[in-house]
Amino acid sequence: MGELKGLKLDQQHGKSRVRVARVWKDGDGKHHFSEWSVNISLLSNCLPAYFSGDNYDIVATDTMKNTVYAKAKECSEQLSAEDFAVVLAKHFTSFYQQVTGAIVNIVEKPWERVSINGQQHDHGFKLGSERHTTEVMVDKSGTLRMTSGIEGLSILKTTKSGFEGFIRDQYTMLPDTRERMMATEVTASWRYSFDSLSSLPLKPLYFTERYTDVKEVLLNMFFGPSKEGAYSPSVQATLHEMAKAVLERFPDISFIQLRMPNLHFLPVNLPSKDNPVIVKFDDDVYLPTDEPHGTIQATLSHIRSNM
Ligand SMILES: O=c1[nH]c(=O)c2[nH]c(=O)[nH]c2[nH]1
Repeated sequence: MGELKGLKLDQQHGKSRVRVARVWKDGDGKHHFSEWSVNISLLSNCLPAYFSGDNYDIVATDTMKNTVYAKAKECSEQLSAEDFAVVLAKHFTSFYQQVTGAIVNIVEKPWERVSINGQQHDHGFKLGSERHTTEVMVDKSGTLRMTSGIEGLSILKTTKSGFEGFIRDQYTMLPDTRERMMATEVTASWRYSFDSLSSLPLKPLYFTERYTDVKEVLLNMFFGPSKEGAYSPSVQATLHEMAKAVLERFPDISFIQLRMPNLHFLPVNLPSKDNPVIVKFDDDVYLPTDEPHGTIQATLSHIRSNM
């Protein structure tokens, strides 16, 4: 933060959407692959650039972009998006005296290994749907804040969902129901409790595995067991069950936010001037919509005890 002539300046600068792909090759011919879009934002003492046009304290954003490629090259073992974000943030905060903090965001493109005739391919990948995200903040002293998440997880169940007993007034048209579709596109982000670089787990791909496990818990809670399912009385109740399960299962996650739009599938009824009606809705024909949609969002975290 800087001050000049009674005005306060808060600033950061960085490079956005630096796209990098990295291949790692095992000795036996198996390849591993990641594609990332990296955003870097540096908190740095470079006020003369703002106040007098003097750039001597500026890390050029072009240098930041090159650093992404240089560090990708240096990472000779496959690593998670989280660990790559840490590598970058650590570099910027330790290498430049001017840089007091770094925020690195990464969105990983969901490339998945293909299977051909039931066998995992050595070097073939196809694009999946939901994306793995992370944000890492590091300061010079090694204090860390790490959040990871999922974007674009589209899920739907054709039954075991209802909504009833809500407020009724002169504008309420929606009937109570215990039978409807439930569809959403989950955006999740969760905060890890590791608060310093030195407290991070050393196990390779720890955060990749966590991401997969969190996703699995979220899906299990949304759908329930494969035959019986699990009845949802509202998006709100299901969201809470999903968030609670993640906090209960993973002690290193201290906070989770879920955003779950309620994507409506409207019953189709086509009356006819004469009998019989053309289409009478029987939980079978729907009009899918995504506008307008309900917006349900909540965060769940552990209450810290002072004892
Ligand atoms: O699960 C739901 N939550 C709501 O808050 C809501 N509101 C609404 O019209 N339908 C639903 N469904």
